Amino acid sequence: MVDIREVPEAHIDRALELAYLVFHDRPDEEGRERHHALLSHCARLGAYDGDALVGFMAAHEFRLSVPGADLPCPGLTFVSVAPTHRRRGVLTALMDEQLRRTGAAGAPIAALWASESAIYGRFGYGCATQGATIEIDSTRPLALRIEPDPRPLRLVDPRDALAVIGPYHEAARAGRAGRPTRDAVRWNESWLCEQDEEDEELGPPRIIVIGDPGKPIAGYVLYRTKHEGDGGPARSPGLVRVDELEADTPAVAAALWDCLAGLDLTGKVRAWGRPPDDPLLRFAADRDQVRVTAQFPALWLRLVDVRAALTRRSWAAPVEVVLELADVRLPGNAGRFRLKAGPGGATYEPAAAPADLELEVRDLAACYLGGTRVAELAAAGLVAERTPGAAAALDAALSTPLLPHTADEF
Ligand SMILES: CC(=O)SCCNC(=O)CCNC(=O)[C@H](O)C(C)(C)COP(=O)(O)OP(=O)(O)OC[C@H]1O[C@@H](n2cnc3c(N)ncnc32)[C@H](O)[C@@H]1OP(=O)(O)O
Repeated sequence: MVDIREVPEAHIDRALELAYLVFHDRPDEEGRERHHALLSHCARLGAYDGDALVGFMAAHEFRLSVPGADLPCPGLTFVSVAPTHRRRGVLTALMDEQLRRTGAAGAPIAALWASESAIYGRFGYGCATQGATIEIDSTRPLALRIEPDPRPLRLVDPRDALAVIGPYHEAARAGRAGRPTRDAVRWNESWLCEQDEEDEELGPPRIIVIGDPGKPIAGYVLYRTKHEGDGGPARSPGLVRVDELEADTPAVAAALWDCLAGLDLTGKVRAWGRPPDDPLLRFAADRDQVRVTAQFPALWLRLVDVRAALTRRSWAAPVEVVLELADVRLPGNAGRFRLKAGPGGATYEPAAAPADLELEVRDLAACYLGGTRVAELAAAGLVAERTPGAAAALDAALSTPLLPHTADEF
């Protein structure tokens, strides 16, 4: 029987060894130091078999943008169970303790990125945001249907970048749900790190901002480049990998994409984690030149305290529905509740009336940020619609002008 308890600072190296074992990873010294610094800033839970650490889980102390609010939201990461102890309930024990602690700390939601989609639904997590990989064929100029913003572009030294783009990013989080806070450790550990963790051929981070001198910036892009091919021909088809692009307006975004597509000695721009409704996909004049090459599950969300989660977000339209909610891991959330919500706020109270909609907590989580439609889940047989029109009414209330989006893979 394993014992679940906090992992002290002194055991972080052991936790990292376990993580490298299960993720088949072998980072260099610098990578280890970065991971060590990261974990020392996280809450840490371990599963101990006697003295041996056989299971581990860390949690960032994030806040997450949700419609109309910003909620405390632990971000689970480094989930690892030793091969000698797999499929014996170690993860389940860690998750139960994590959910208990999240609730006790007053965080209404929790989030993670899943290594495999099959793992977390059983713990009440639903996939709440999707990422899209967009590729631009930049062997020719980017064809646009709108005029790019003419303001000047400026390169920023990565060492100064946090001061310039950090506040912009923090303000932009409210523009879409699903975006976690990013502290200096997170910025430096991945986004601004000299060496990309996944692809050692990529160069250092490059940051270009746009805006009039002396005025606040109107947007930025963070990207890395690499040579592709054998490097023989004078103009090799190099790759521009875009990690983040934020803009005040479509014209600003157009200027930044245009700049990326125009980088000399490159032939392709690949933005790996864009929102599926990226304006680029609309203002590109030639959709054969700008293509979505992949779509993938991004942020998985858990409604730990359903009442708090529902009453603390904003609502786009009035709705009154009785929900019959199933939650096997947190029975306090289970039962029949009347949700009365609208632009003025929401209440969520136990109800005796028959349910309009019956659903599992993981499916409510998938819909919570407005990225999945309840009607779609009803059509798939996952939500039972007992009152015709109830799913559409709830969707109208949950909807957001822009889709939720999470580029922070943690
Ligand atoms: C947020 C993140 O960090 S995501 C990273 C997750 N970690 C990894 O992928 C690293 C490699 N894998 C591991 O370390 C482990 O296999 C884990 C953490 C995925 C699972 O840990 P375990 O202790 O084996 O899980 P546990 O025994 O509690 O399983 C609970 C249930 O989930 C199922 N399950 C666990 N892992 C998986 C999986 N990868 N795919 C499908 N089902 C799974 C089990 O079969 C079990 O089902 P049951 O209740 O019907 O019997």
